[in-house]
Amino acid sequence: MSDAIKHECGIALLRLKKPLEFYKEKYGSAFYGVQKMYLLMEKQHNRGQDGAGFASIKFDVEPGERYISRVRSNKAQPIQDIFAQINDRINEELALHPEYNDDVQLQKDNIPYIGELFLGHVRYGTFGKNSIESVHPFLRQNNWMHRNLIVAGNFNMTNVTELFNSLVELGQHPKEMADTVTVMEKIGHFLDDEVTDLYQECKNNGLSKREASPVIAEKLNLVRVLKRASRGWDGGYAMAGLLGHGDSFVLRDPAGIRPTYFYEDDEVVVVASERPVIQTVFNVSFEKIQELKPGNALIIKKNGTVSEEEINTPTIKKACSFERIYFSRGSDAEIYQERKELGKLILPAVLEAIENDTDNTVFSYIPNTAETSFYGMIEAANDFLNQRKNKFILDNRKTLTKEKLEEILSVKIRTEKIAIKDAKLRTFITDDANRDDLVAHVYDVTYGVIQPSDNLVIIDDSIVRGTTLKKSILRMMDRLNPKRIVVVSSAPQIRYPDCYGIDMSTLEGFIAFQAAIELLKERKMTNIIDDVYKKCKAQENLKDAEVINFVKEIYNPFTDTEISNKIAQMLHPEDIKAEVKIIFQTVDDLHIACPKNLGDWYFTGDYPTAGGNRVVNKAFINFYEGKNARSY
Ligand SMILES: O=P(O)(O)OC[C@H]1O[C@H](OP(=O)(O)OP(=O)(O)O)[C@H](O)[C@@H]1O
Repeated sequence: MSDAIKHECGIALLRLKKPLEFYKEKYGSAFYGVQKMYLLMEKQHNRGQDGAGFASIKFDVEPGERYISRVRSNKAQPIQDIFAQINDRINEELALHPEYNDDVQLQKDNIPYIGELFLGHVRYGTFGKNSIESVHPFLRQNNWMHRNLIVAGNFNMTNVTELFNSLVELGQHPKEMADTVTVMEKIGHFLDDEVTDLYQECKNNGLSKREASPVIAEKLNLVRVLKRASRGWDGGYAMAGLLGHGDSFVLRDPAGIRPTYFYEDDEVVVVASERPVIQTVFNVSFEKIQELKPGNALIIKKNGTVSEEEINTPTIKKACSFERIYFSRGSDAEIYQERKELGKLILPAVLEAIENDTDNTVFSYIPNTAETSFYGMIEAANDFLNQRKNKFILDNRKTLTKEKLEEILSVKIRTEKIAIKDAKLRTFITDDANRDDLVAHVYDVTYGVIQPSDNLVIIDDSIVRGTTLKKSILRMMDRLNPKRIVVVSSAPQIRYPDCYGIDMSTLEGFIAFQAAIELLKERKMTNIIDDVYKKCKAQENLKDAEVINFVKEIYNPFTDTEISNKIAQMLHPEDIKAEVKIIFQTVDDLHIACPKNLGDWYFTGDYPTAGGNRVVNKAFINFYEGKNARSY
């Protein structure tokens, strides 16, 4: 849908708090950290399948010895690829030097990737530039240990141009405008400043350069660095960084848009984008894992002290609800219940669409994410059926025979596995160039379970562009000859671009937007399109905080149902025989189901940062002027 690198990704940071000998003694290997990193990243492959990167730092090495290692891959199965490279290298060293085998110090001195501090990243890149240079972690190298900076983030800034210009104003000459580089240079600039100030202080106190180094490491104030660096950031982010001497941090945006979870005990500190990842990899319970508060940073000093510090004043929390609907794994205890609830809450609309005829309806789902909401929908359907049975039994209790009772109780909600997904890939996060082809071939269908008199209800987690339906699902379902196909989206209609890390950047990509425009044309209301354009144009040069989202006016004349019906019509391939209905979740019910993640800008147009309104404004101008360009 877009043409630049995005970072809707997963991060993993691990700090080993004990000497490496401890892990060798307790867990049998000083490579414990590397092994845990593999699991932390593999368990987040749902967050990115186009690239993966890993960096490690060894503490307290002698000058002249390497202490930072990094490996990145953009190959197919990038996580496996980087760990194959790491393991090959380790095994090679061990084979060449059998004396390393039981000697942790020799291992640490001579083998790369072994260390005390690790950072991992999985990413999905979109159209075009899935080059190795865009794979995190990024490195800013320096001969001063404290000034080495490694960053990886799950983020998107809406104001990269502005941030870039501020670097230029600081006298810098950045080599590119990519947002990761810009953000890293921002942190790097204030890190340099901090190190210089501390060195000056040491010098004034009569310390030599060499004596100053450990003092700088101890005193380095990451809170100050992060406060100064992130002052102008407008976006959603979970930004993780390592400094060469061993400090590390993870900073979350003030609205808590992007997720960050952490866990600490006396052996490790670990941070990941998803909670169950930490639960599984370190075998810890739900309650022991904390969510990093919006606007805060987790600071892990080299000396092992860990603190959560406020960096930016939190705004109203608007954690991304799309994480709950689709992006995160459904194994999180809360997300699992939330997805089920989404399925339950939409059942009344489904019953209406099938005229309560559950006997002649087969319920199913589009794999994989929607499976959980399907369970919720079926629980609610069973409740509905039980009520019907109860009523019949009570109404007829005087005349009911054993046979009739058995007949009534034998009626069930019919569920089948209709759509089968052949590849274990997520099509949504596959780059644009390959997506259409993948969508068209990834699904298969089960024959022989649908009767021509049946309704087929099929739930998906979201309908964004409608490609999955149009290019694949509807035609396949129609081959089964149902009377009617009811497609259910557990998410509301996606109407506005995301600019905080989920790659949905152009308005015309959304089937809901296309439907609204179609309706305006049909009803001879295209003046609204022109008016919105004029209003958008007029505020092009306003400050972000002054910009209003006028694109809402495109949708205002229509009810949700009118737009849903139009979508059904537009996605209906001509050669399909069945009647097609499409039902979307309401925003109110979404909030009931996912009460902690109220970020809903892609559904409502209510952006949690000022930059969001600028982005939607720009997206509409691009649409109107026919420019296939990004809006941020
Ligand atoms: O309307 P569209 O633009 O086609 O996008 C929506 C589809 O993309 C996702 O599937 P994906 O294959 O990424 O993942 P899943 O197997 O986890 O459901 C999602 O589950 C929808 O099926």
